Order: sequence, then C-alpha cells, then structure tokens
Amino acid sequence: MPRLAIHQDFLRDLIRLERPVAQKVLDTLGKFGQTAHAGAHLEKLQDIRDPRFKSIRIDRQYRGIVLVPDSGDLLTLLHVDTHDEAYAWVRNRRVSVNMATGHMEIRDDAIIAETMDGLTRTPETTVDKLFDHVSDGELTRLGIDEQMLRFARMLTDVGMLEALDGKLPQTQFDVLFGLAAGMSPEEVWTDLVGSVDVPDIDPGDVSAATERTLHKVALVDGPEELMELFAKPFDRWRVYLHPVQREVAFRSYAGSIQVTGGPGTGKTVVALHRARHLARRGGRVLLTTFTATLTRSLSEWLRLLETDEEVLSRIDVLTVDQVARKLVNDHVGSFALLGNEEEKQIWRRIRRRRDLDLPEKFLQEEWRQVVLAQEIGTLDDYLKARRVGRGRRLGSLQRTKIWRAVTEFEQELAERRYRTFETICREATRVLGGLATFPYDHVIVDEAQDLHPVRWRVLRAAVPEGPDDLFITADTHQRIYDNRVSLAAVGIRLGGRSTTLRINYRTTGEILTWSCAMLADEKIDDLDGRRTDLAGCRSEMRGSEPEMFGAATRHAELARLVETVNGWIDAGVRPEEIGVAARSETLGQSAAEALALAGIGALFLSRDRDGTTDHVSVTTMHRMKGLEFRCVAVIGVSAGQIPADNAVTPLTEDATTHRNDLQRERCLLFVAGTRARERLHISWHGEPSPFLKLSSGR
Ligand SMILES: Nc1ncnc2c1ncn2[C@@H]1O[C@H](COP(=O)(O)OP(=O)(O)OP(=O)(O)O)[C@@H](O)[C@H]1O
Repeated sequence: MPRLAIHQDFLRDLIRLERPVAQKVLDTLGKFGQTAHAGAHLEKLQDIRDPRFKSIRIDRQYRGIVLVPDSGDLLTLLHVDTHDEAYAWVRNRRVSVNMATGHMEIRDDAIIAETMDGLTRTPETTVDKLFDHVSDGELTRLGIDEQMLRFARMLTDVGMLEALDGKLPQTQFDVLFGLAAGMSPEEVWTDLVGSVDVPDIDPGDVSAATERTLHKVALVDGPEELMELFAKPFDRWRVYLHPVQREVAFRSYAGSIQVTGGPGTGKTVVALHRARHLARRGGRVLLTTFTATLTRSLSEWLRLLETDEEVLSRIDVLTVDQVARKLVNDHVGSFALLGNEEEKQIWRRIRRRRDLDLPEKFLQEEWRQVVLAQEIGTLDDYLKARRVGRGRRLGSLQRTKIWRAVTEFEQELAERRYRTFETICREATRVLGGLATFPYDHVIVDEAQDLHPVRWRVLRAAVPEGPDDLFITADTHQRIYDNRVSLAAVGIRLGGRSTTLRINYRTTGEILTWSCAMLADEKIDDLDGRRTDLAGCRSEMRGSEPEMFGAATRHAELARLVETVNGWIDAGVRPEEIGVAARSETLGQSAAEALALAGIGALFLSRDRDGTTDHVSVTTMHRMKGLEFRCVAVIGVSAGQIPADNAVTPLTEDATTHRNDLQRERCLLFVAGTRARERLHISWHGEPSPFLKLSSGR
C-alpha cells in the first residue's frame, strides 16, 4: 500500500477553495488514502515536462496534482485547482533534489528559461550584478545548482529575483533572497538552511528527498490523520517545521538562548514545540508570556500539539505576574493591588506636597524605569545611577528630591499593604531566593521584548542557571511598551547564543513589505544589546497590496470600515477571522458600535474579554500583539493619533525620550499591520499620520 504525504501548499490551496469543493477534495483523498491501489486513481498527464507528476480527479472541474517518484512508494499531494489551472501549474514544473540540504524542490523551468532569455537579450551594461560579492563556490556550497547559478549571475536587483518567487526551487530562492538582503553566507547557512547533516545525497532519489523535506511535506499514517490535517489547515505548524525552526526547538543549549525574528516567523510555534520537547523529557516547564490573553492562546495551541495529560501537567502556562502573585500569596500573605488611577493620585499628592517641578508621569516612570529596573535601594545608589533612555538630565539636588518622593511613595504602599505588579515581582524574587528548590527546570518566554526587568528577575530566580535554562523568543521591532532591558543586567548570560528566524508564515509579501517600511530607518537593538534588523525576513505568500483610505471625517471613515468588513464577509471570510485595531479605546469602541449598528456582530476586546466565534474582534493596537486574523483593518491612522499626541514627550522636554516614544508608536503600527494574514485596510480621517508618508510613498 502506498504511503501518502501532503505538501503544505496543498493545504494552502484547500483553504482558498469554496467549502463544497474542499469537501469533495477531502472525500476523494479519503478514498485515495484507503485504497491499496492508489495508483489506479492517478492519471498520466500529456505534454508535461516531468512525468513524475500525475493528476487525480476531484470532480468534473477540479484536479489534484500528485508527485509519484520513479522509486519508492511515497505519493505526495502538491496542488489542487480547476482542470486547466492545475494543468497550467504542472506543465513546465520539474522536481529535483537540493544538493546541500537533500530536500525535494520544485521549479518552473519554462519561466526560468524565458526570464534568462530576456536577460541575455538585454544589452550588457556595466551595472554591478546582485551577487558579485559571493563566489561560485560559496553559492554551490549553499545548494545553488547550475541553472540557478547562471540565473543568479544575471541579476542586477532583488526585484528580478522576487518576480520569480514560487517558480524557483524554494530553498535556493531563500538562500539568494537572504544574500541579496545583505546576510552573509554564514548567516544564510545558519538562519535559512540549518545545520543539515545529510551524508550522501542521491540527486536521482526524489523519494528519499521528499521524506527529508519535513518542513514542506507531512507524511500521513492513515485516513484519520489525513482528515485531521485537512480539518485544521491553519494549524499546520504542528506538523510542518522549517529545518531551522526544528533545530532551534529541539537542540540542547549550554545555557540561555535568544530566538529573534520578525513578525510571523514562528517564534511562538517554536516556543510551543520546545515546551513539549522539554516536558516530554521529564522537565518542569514554565511557558510564559506578556499578557493573560496570550497565555490563553498558548494553552490552546499547546493542547493542539500535545494530548498526553501527564506531559501537559509538567507545563505551567502563566504570565510572570501570575507566577509572582502566587508566590507572594503563598509565602508572604495576602495584599491589595494598587490600581492605575489610585497610583496616579498618590504621585499627584506627593508631587504637590513636595512642590516638585516635574510631571507626575515623569515621577512614576522614574520609579519604574530607573529605581525598580535597577533595584536601587539607597539615595547614594540613585545619585550614581545611569539613567539610559530617560533623557532629561537631573542634578544632584533634583535627584535627592525625587528620591524622597520615591521613598514616600513606597512607604505609603507599605503602610496601606498595597502592591503594584512590579513590587509583587520584587517580593517574589526574594521569595524564590529563599526557597530550597527551584520551581522549574526550564523557562520559556514568548514575546519577551516587553518584559520589565523586575519580571526578568523573577524568571531568572525561578530556574537554576545551567543547560537549557531560559529559552527566550523576542522581536524588539514589536516592542510597544517602554521596557528596554539588557539581559546581562538581569543576570541572564546568553554567551552569544542567538538565532534568527527569517521566513514569515503569516503575512503576504505585500503586507510584510508595507509594514517593514514603517521601521526602515529605525535603529533597534536585540535583548543582548546588538543591533538587529529585518533583513532577509520574507513571506512565501502573495496577495493584494494594503488598501489605503483617507476620509474627511471620522463618521465617513467608520462608514468605509463597515463597507470593507461587509465586503470581506461577502467574500467568504468568517467574522472571527477579521480584526479591527485602533490606537485609542474610544475609537475602537465607536468602531465596534458602527459595525454592530450595521448588523455585523462585533466585540470590543478588553483586558478581560477575548474574541469569540461569530464576531469581528475590535481592539486597541496594543492588544493586537500576538493575535492574528485573515483580514485586518487599522483605523484612525491620522495625524495626532499616530503618533498619539499624548504619548510622545515633547522634543524640547527630552530629546531621547521623544525619539524613543516616536519609535514605539511606529512599532505599534508595525505590530497592528503584521497581524493580517491576507488583507490589510489602513484608514484615517483628516490629515494622515506622518508615518504613512514613508510606507505608502505619499
Ligand atoms: N513551519 C510552519 N509552517 C506553517 N505555518 C507556520 C510555521 N511556522 C509558523 N507558522 C504559522 O505562522 C503564523 C505565525 O507564527 P507565530 O505566531 O509562531 O509567529 P511569531 O514569530 O511568534 O509572530 P509574532 O512575533 O508576529 O507574534 C501562525 O499562524 C503559525 O501557525
């Protein structure tokens, strides 16, 4: 009986098909998977370049394309489309084996030949070629074969390469794209190829190559597994992992490791696989992230990946605050949590009483970002403290006054048995220091870019320093709060252990390009203090350009939003696959009301409310972090709103903070845009945000 494998792209095709057609595909393949003579269902195709491709009939209109290697018993479903389209797809395609990775690759020979022909006929100019800086030997070592080498040598800009995305052998395309984006051959090797160990690659053995291509091809054991995969095409991350993702998730490390990568590159996916891997080995794992909403998604995803309750019982999925609160409750006793408003009032009173010439927001931030962040306990230490990123210079007299205010604030908290999230964490770290054993063997942190140093100290104290202690995934381009931390300063030593993921699996290339342009001129460091960029971050998917709409009034903008959302729903997108993001809660709530008035079920997601089925999710840009939707509308991208006037420190008051505030607002728009899988709608009323000039070329 032949074995069946499903190519990832086949699942992607399936998502696009109308439901009745998708159902027919499932029925056909169900029967196909059960039969001992699967070959009997396959039809030979005339006039195609590679006879190893066969077709399978879905109904009168639709056909599937199957790869049937000369040897071996593995059949791989590659593509599904209408008869003519499926035939057009397969006619000039050819399968081959990548000689560096041993993976199976597919290319469109005719388009490559045609493009090279065109380039040969273009008169030779003295323009530099795209890969002049890389030798033939290096390209070959990275798996570039003869045809692709000739092609690569003709290219003068990256656009010529991108124009053939989907038509070139995938890994070779990734390698060339990475090199064109400025990555070194070594970086390309580690970040895109992975440290493969394939001793003897037989270029003729497509069957063996297919079995190695686990990031693209999933082997299914039986009809049930096949149905399971088809039933949850968006959950294909459970099965398909890029070699680099696989390596990052399952390796052993001598100590803590940082995994960076742009949006949608699978950092969360890798964190989940890692959690399961370590728990299966018997370790006690804390899987933590920034907000409770995100921990709820992590728990759900984890249950898709692992069903063994015993393994699951070894993984705690909690926010750092939840861990800290429990520790303090259990070991110190109960306390009251100081609310935001109340905290402001205390600072306001202290400021007035002490006649301080500084805004209360400044005092609040000074306490959080300097005193708590650096664990400063005495005036002396505060006088000597470095105030990186705080901009405004303070003389000794001013520092002394601030210190008195801080001491008074902390005294008031202590007298009234009040705690803030930060002081709970500070206390929890002390508790952990006094325990006889560590609560966890491994800590995995997702969305680590926004954690405050006090939270990092809890994590550091929760796990013994040593092999596989902390596994940290972060994208500092998505930092949307003011917490800039250096891991070394909180006792986490990476010792150079850092990997970057480059392939985006969520967002179309068009949306990714638009969003990345938002941060093109920003200088951003990773958690280890090293400059990081989005070079080489690319998507395998293509779609339409983000839609931009400027309205005269807020009313007209919301009317257009209703129209857009209705259009998406009419096109078959389910309401829960749609997200709407606004900079302010007020605008978000108005949008939810406008949608509801138009008869569209919409929910405003707040701190305590997550999305539900049958509703469009409307929320703030901050709460969009970590979520994803097929279609996203980002509204109110107007001057004065993004950047939000009240969130940016005036340049005259403090130049550094001003710059940081602007960068954070850009990151916020970047985060909101990159939540979209297929469609992105950006709108504003009145003057557009100054940030839009760059990305839309306006
Ligand atoms: N190897 C893979 N194959 C298929 N889909 C994948 C793969 N890796 C990730 N994905 C999908 O890509 C999307 C983004 O993954 P994930 O949320 O892990 O990325 P991320 O890097 O954490 O994103 P962000 O930083 O933007 O929150 C998810 O829908 C996930 O299912």
